[in-house]
Amino acid sequence: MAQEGQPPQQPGPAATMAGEEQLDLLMQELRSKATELFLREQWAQSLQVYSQLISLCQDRISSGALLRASDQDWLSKLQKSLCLALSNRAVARYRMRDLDEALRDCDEALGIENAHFKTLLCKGRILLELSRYAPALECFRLASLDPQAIANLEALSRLLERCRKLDLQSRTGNFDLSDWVLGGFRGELPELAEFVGAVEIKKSDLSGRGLFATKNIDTGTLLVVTKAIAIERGILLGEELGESKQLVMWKSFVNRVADSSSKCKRMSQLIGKLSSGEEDMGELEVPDIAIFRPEKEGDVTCSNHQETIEMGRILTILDVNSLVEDAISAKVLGRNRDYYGVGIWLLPSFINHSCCPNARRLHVGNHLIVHASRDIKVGEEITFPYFDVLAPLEMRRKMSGNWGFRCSCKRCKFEEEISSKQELKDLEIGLELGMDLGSLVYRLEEGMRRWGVRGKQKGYLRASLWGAYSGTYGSEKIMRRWGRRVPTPEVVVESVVEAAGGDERVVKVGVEQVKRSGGGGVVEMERVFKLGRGLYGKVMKKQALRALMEL
Ligand SMILES: C[S@@+](CC[C@H](N)C(=O)[O-])C[C@H]1O[C@@H](n2cnc3c(N)ncnc32)[C@H](O)[C@@H]1O
Repeated sequence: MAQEGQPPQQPGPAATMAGEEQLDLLMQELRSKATELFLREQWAQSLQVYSQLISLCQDRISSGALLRASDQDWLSKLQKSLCLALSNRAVARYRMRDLDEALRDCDEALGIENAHFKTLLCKGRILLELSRYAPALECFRLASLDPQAIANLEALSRLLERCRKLDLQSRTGNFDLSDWVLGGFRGELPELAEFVGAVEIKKSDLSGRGLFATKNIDTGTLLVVTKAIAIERGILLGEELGESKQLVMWKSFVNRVADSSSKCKRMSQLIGKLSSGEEDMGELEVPDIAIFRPEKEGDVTCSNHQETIEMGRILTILDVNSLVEDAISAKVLGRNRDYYGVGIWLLPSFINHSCCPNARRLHVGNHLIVHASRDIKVGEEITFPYFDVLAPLEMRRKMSGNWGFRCSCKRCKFEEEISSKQELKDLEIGLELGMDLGSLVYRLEEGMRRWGVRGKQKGYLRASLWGAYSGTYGSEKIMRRWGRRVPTPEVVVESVVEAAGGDERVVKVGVEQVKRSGGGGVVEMERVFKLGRGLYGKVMKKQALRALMEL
């Protein structure tokens, strides 16, 4: 026992040796237990045992640094064990989707052995999942230099190839879904990189913040491609069952978002930037677009960030920002089209609604692709429709009410002013009551002439009474009677697309017209392809556009 006032005595060399042997044994036991759990893919349990092993290694290394600094062999053996344990714990954490912590373990392991093969593979995979393609590529490149790479050559070259492709996509925006579309969406979903095009976040006249074009953008150009933070899908059968199932799905969706935000600091910081609808819209912080770029790593500076977002706030954020995949204004491509799916995507959450939108969204797997649905001028706000905009003002008011806001777009403002015209109200009522569609179109066109409605505004009103136009053009009988007194389908399709962006129902009328006229000349076909690009984006080549448009 140490005498009072005297320093504790160091154990003698024999006692130290015995203690060390015991610790060696304990380490061996922990290692084999952890390995067994790891091989059985019991990730949570193996993580626990690896953590004990790691602490023990670290304690021994730090105390050993004092006791046996000269024994390099002993030290390097311990460091090797530590590196391997960290590397395996990283894999367990990666499998448990705890990517932040897994990455930390990889970095610590690589701090000990900077070219540790298994760790480089694990780190590369994590970075790939975080859409950080260039550093992932570097990990796989370094791993491919290791002698162990020979046994894994095929897998490694596939990973290298994937990273190269995704890195190029994310830098250039060169995406091409044509082969997949032409193959009837068969086989695996195409792998897509995250991409941020010529856009920035600014204060919006519509509400709070919005996304804006930083240069002139032509129809079909990609604006944003991004992976969902969380998505929940299910098949809904029957209304009753559907509603309760929807509730179960919603709960699971909320839990997924809460889980992502609790496991990744950057994710929670980014989610924290979304509106919960409870703030003063004018006071909302305008984040720099750079923080949403895939190559952005680490922390996001944030003035009022709390480490974890409380459940109540997550719920309100989801209420405002989540999107349903198969909304009438979106298009689901490929295998998830039979499902009801709800998800949340970060950057698209800054896109406001407009009843005269200029962008559209496509869903491919868990990715959301936003492209220009018509030509956009530099500085113009990017908007997509949250609900069906081929409807009269009153109906749109109800739909935006369901979303919890009153739409303040140009088209709504214009239609509010002009809706004092009793004649227009009568036409809207007439459409609901099944009035003769040809006469309805004729009377609206006449009215617009008398009221002095011109240019885009004509497109607004035509979009509002689209039901009458499509019914007229779709009926030979009505066309025989009214055909000479109403504008041609080409004129109306063009003006509605110009005013309300690409929409499948409108474009279909245009395509049918071309088919009826026997295929159309070069100019006409170019016009149709432009409509197609507005609908499906430049991610499709002409052949694929033809297939989608049934041309
Ligand atoms: C997904 S957020 C869009 C981004 C939001 N402006 C922001 O600053 O975070 C949806 C919310 O934006 C507002 N909003 C979107 N489009 C609008 C519009 N056309 N008119 C008025 N408010 C709109 C509504 O409050 C809506 O609930």
